Amino acid sequence: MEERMDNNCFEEKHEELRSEWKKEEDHLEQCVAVIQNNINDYTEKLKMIRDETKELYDNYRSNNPELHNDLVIGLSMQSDMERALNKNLSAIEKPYFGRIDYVEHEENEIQDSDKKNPDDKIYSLYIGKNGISKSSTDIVIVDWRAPVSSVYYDSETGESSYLSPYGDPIFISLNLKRTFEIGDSKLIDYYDTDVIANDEFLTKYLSKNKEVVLGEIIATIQKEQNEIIRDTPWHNVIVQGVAGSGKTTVAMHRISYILYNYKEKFRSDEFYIIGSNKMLLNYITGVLPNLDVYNINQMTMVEFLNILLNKDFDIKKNKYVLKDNFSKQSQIKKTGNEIALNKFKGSLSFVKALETYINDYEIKSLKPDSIVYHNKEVYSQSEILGFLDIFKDKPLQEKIDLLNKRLSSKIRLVNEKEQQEKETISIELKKFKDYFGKKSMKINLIEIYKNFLQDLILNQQNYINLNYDIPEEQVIRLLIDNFDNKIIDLYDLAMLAYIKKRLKLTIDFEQVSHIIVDEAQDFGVSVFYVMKQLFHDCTYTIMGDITQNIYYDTGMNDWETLKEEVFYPDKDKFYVLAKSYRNTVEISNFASKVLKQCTFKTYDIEPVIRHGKEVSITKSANQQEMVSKVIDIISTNHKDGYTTIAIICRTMEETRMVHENLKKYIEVEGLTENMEDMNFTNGIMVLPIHMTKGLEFDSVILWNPDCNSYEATDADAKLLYVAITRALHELHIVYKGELAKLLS
Ligand SMILES: Nc1ncnc2c1ncn2[C@@H]1O[C@H](COP(=O)(O)OP(=O)(O)OP(=O)(O)O)[C@@H](O)[C@H]1O
Repeated sequence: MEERMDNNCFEEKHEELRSEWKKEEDHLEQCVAVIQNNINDYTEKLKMIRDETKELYDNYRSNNPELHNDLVIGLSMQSDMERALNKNLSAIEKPYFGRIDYVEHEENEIQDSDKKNPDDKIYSLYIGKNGISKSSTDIVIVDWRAPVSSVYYDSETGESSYLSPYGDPIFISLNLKRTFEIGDSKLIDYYDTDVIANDEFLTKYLSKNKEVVLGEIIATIQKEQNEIIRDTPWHNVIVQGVAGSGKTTVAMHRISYILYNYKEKFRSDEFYIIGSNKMLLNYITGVLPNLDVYNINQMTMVEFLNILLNKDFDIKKNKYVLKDNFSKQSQIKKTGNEIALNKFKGSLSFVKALETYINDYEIKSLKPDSIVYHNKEVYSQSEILGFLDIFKDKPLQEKIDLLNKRLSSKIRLVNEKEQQEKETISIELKKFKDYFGKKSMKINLIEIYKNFLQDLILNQQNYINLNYDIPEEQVIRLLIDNFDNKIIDLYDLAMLAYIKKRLKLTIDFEQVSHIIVDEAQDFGVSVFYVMKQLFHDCTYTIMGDITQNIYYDTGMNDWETLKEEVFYPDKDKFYVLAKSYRNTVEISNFASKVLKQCTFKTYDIEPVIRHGKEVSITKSANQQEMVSKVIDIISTNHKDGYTTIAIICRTMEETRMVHENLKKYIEVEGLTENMEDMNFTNGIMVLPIHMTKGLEFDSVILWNPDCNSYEATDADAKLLYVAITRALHELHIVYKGELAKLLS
């Protein structure tokens, strides 16, 4: 009897599931039909628009403004139509990945299931990578960036809320959260979850081999990542995330989110992505078209500063050489003075000292003393100083122009009161025209910078009294010598850009509304301070990991100064991402072991549970044996289906040597003269550590990390940490002699 009941229950349940499955299948079929219909419709319309614009183009005469307007409108319609078509084309195979069912209610009105109001409208929304509509009012699939989609990433079933497009909370009861697996427009599976993108679903996704462009993670965005993606662009966001925690990925999704939700406020060409090298930039921005983001500016910090300096300081023309920390010299021990200089350049003291010098320079140029005219004080010193204070953010040239204009009107007033003739007034005005300085001053950035450096030596007490950490004279002399010998670095460029901004009237600093800095720990706080001064109204998304600071002396080893003294601790947001999505548990544990031996503050890594092979460590008798071992590993990797493999070396010189040796036996990606110009590709790459930053490979072989190449120092630990955490599935260490202490 009991058995029969059980069977009945089972049958009922089974029937329920079958019917639910059928409903989902039908729904999917309807969505696919809508998308297919859109595709047909847009294809036809696009053909028409193309034909029309072609005709307009063929008849175009530059003297016909009307035709010109039509052509511009036609081209813009064409590109809108192309976008709409592409959106539908890319949606057809996997139209959506999630569904949420909810009812809205008033605040504090908990929805008791017994007291459900039958009139409450149940919303059932399907969420996809692309928002798809049947008509302008009939939305079939909601875009993942829409405010309501946040519920899918953030909430568990039950009471919840999300923010409306205007920032007001909307209270809901979430009844269902469903995740779909769809392929080739067919339903493969679905399951209802409380915590979306649970480890099983995520692990399935993570265990795949990776492409040579960063992937989008729309379907598996995690709650803590979602919070960062959807934070407003009105304040700055700083993220500390362990290697592989998705910092770069989150930054790219955040751009997509901001541009979608704040269309009226931001244009994509006002956004700048700043990264540490071009290979990384190409890799990370490869995902943007997939996220519906186009026309973003992307550049290295050096390129960015060069653009800002424009004609005022041209490295090539002036025959300066940009110092590279990772060339041959990196293996040669730096002197104490060199280390002290690097630390100073990256610190806030450097730029604050320059700021003091420029403030002083400004006062000396303007000479803001009281102005007496016709026995009357027409412009008092306190009035001038008050004026300067109001316009303190304007460049000196603009202050001069404004002060001259203000003085002119005061002189005119005195003369008019004295009822002077027009000609006399104009002669008097001429006398004071350039009182505070010329309309276009000649400003030589190099000269001012050099004078500042000399001043640091000659008037050290001025700066020390202000509590800046100014290094000893020989350290500043080293900086002056380098500059005189035309050897400069990123920090010199930043200071020159700062001088330009403070003194010159320029349009080079306009049209920057949001800056995204990836691998931010590689840059000293002085650079961020300069950027903040250059772009007052701009906000920042700053992604980094102090544990991966490979520019140990100049870069950031903690976030405190940046948070407290460059940005606004009360207004801005600081997030920590602790989960690593990239590495297997075995690789993550190995990386943690290295970090445990260091004295610096580390952030704990929580790997997503995905197991792989143990890290292999092989000692060889000599270099030839090492080469053979590497070839063996690669051959096994190939058999296992791994497509991206990196042999990571310490220096550029070692990289070239290993490359030469390997290419005799296997096909390795070619090395270009300037490694910066290389592209991240499928296959086998030999790279120095600093070029692998931000990248990831199916398998990594760490080349000869012996005790001569890596000392047991914090700086070397950070380098090894970067190298180790590049590996997605397998990590191999091949060495001869004695293994570095940090690894043993
Ligand atoms: N929510 C997620 N779902 C699926 N994959 C994810 C998720 N978050 C991150 N990943 C994957 O983890 C890997 C690491 O991401 P990413 O490169 O953005 O990390 P990172 O923090 O910038 O790393 P690093 O500090 O080493 O540069 C990528 O392959 C990315 O696709």
